[in-house]
Amino acid sequence: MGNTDSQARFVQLALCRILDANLDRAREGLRTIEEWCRFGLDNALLTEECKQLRQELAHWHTPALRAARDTPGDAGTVLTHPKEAERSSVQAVLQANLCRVQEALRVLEEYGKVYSPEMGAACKQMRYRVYTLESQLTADQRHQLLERSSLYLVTSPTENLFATVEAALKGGLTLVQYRDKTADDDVRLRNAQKLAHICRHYGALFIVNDRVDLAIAVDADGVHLGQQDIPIALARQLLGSQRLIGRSTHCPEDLHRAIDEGADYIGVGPVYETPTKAGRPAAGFDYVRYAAAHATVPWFAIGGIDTSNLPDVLAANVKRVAIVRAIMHADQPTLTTQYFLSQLTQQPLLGTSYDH
Ligand SMILES: Cc1ncc(COP(=O)(O)OP(=O)(O)O)c(N)n1
Ligand SMILES: Cc1ncsc1CCOP(=O)(O)O
Ligand SMILES: [Mg+2]
Repeated sequence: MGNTDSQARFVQLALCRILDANLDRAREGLRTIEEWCRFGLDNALLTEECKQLRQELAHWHTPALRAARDTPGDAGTVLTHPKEAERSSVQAVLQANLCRVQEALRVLEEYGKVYSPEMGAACKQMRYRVYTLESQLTADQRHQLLERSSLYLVTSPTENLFATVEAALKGGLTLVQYRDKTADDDVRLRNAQKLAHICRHYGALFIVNDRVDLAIAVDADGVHLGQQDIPIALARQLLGSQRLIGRSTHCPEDLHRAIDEGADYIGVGPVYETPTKAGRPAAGFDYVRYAAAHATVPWFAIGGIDTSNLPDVLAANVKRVAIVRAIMHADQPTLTTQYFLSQLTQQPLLGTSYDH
């Protein structure tokens, strides 16, 4: 056999090994993601998409490619990175496997162009579908965490803003809103960036009050809009469908309009008049009870709620509360957070029905 033929065969064999290894890598990563979609998220659509992608990859995984496998001779099998040895959370498992699948599909696309242009084109399309899958996974995770959140800390401009928020997060808080009506935008941006980072570290949702531009700038999980803020439709157009939009409501008309306009959650209040929202009269318990009976999205009672009046609030069939002073001004924010959560989670959220 001529040298040229021998070289051509060597290259072809190496190509097949690369494609075989990356088809395995992509299919294994998709299967890992699929299991969470199925058993963690109970999301049939995402589960099916993962399965469909696996089956399309199987189509390209021919016996000829498998025959090229030489695991004992694969120098890569002994290579490992400390980060591969551990996963800090399910989120980390999903993120690692999404990256693994996307990288493998890029390799299959590039080398597939040499081996089979149709294969290269097919893997390019699958790679874009995995990007979409990642966005949908993130959105689903956001909505799942929103559903599970019974305590919502809305910040106020205090000296120890970051320490207080972190202390509350250590107490089990899962939902934070950055609210500051007085700071200049450069300060708001810096604060939002730092709070977003802290919340991400604790796996909590981070929402920005009023300002969609700041929410986008810091990659927040969403924005909270009052009745006098921009319309939900505009916020949705700017934020997209994957992020959360909350709306303040003070009466049944607000509630139904917010839900009709696509709010992912609503604030209900003020339950009591509060200096934190000076000038806004209490909406009172009649509206709270109305929300309990009619809200079809997660809703948070807000306004003057503290540990002393929490029993009265819970008696009005409130399952979720939003708090400012009772935590931001607490001597021990972690303990206060734990107390709120202990009282709130005695009433199972899972039993909350939105089909009334
Ligand atoms: C959860 C939650 N509910 C209500 C509000 C009040 O928001 P808004 O009406 O926009 O008033 P300001 O916060 O802008 O003064 C909220 N921030 N969060
Ligand atoms: C922003 C907002 N909207 C209605 S009440 C409120 C503030 C609630 O603050 P606090 O928990 O200190 O009464
Ligand atoms: Mg507002």
